[in-house]
Amino acid sequence: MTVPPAEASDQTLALGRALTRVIDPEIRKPITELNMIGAASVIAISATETVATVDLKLTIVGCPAAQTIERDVREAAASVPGVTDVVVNVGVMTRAERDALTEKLRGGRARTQQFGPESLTRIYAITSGKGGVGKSTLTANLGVALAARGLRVGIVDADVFGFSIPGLLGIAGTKPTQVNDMILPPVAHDVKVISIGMFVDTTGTAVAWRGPMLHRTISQFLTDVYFGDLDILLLDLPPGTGDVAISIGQLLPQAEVLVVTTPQPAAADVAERSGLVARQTGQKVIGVIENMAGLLQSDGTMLDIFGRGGGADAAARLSTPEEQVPLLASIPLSIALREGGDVGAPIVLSSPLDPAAVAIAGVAAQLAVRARGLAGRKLGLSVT
Ligand SMILES: Nc1ncnc2c1ncn2[C@@H]1O[C@H](COP(=O)(O)OP(=O)(O)OP(=O)(O)O)[C@@H](O)[C@H]1O
Repeated sequence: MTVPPAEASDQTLALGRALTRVIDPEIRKPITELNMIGAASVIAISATETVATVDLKLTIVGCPAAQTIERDVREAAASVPGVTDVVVNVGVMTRAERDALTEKLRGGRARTQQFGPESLTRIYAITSGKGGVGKSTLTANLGVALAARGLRVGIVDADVFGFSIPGLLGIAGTKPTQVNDMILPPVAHDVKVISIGMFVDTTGTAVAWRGPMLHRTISQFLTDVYFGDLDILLLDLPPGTGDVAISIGQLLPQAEVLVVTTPQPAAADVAERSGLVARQTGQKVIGVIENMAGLLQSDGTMLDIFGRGGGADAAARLSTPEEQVPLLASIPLSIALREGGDVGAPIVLSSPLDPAAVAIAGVAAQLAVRARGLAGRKLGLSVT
């Protein structure tokens, strides 16, 4: 923001302070820190009228957050005591200003992978052997539950064949804002989300990518998408394939793996194999989540539609003498969970007392307090 001259009125100074409270909804920093405010002043034009004038510079033309930012700027300006009118002149940053912004957001670092060895972000790859076991539904709800606990959370939806995270979080069709070569991920329920679905056309064309293309896309997501400092990054990956496990092993050696399965023995077999593939590529399997466990009946009994025991079985088989793999939760079948997914309203927020929501929140509570995996991290030790 242009610094007001020393003789600026108290009201102009108050306007400057009020504007520091306006947060860019995508970048999640005060717009004043992002140099999105040009001149800002308060002038009394008559005995009864005092006008606050603010020059607002958006990152790009048609930025989706524009309306929200303009509204918040108006509200902030109107909150200054004595102001009767607000004028907001909306413009767009110059190329040089955008360059300065992306440079600032990257903290002066070159355009490199932001989850490198120095990163403190805990990364969990959610995998399953089979499709349709609820991996995406759990990822979306887990992300929201972790954000509701005050953690800074991002989700990368790299499930090429079944990208569904935007729909599950109620932002289907939302495209990310691009500032130069930096992509700003849309935010849903306090979670920063980037999905392959945001980059394919809307004709519903099936995506059939081979490993190298998928590798490049995940790599680009990790480099070009501005997540800022995250506590936790969740990766929703396509079911099963070794290609993706290898890519994640190379790009994010510190990622840890959560395996999702249903209680069915056949699903647990495949889940175990996907966990073993991840382990072969050097990742640590930190737990199994059993989904679609029994359906609660009106008489209080459970109907085990998909059998029982698959989660505990997969966890036991993935455990080694050195590394115990716990069953983190058994999440019941839940009509509310399915319906919430259909309308983009995660049940951990909309129906937190639903037994499935309680079970997912339980997994979030366990993940929230885990330390970051050490794999791939420089420990600063030297051999003398
Ligand atoms: N516990 C549950 N109770 C009821 N329905 C569920 C439950 N978990 C998931 N579902 C439903 O099952 C279907 C599949 O879930 P989802 O898309 O999350 O699976 P997925 O493993 O990500 O599939 P894919 O990998 O093929 O994309 C969805 O319709 C979802 O609403």
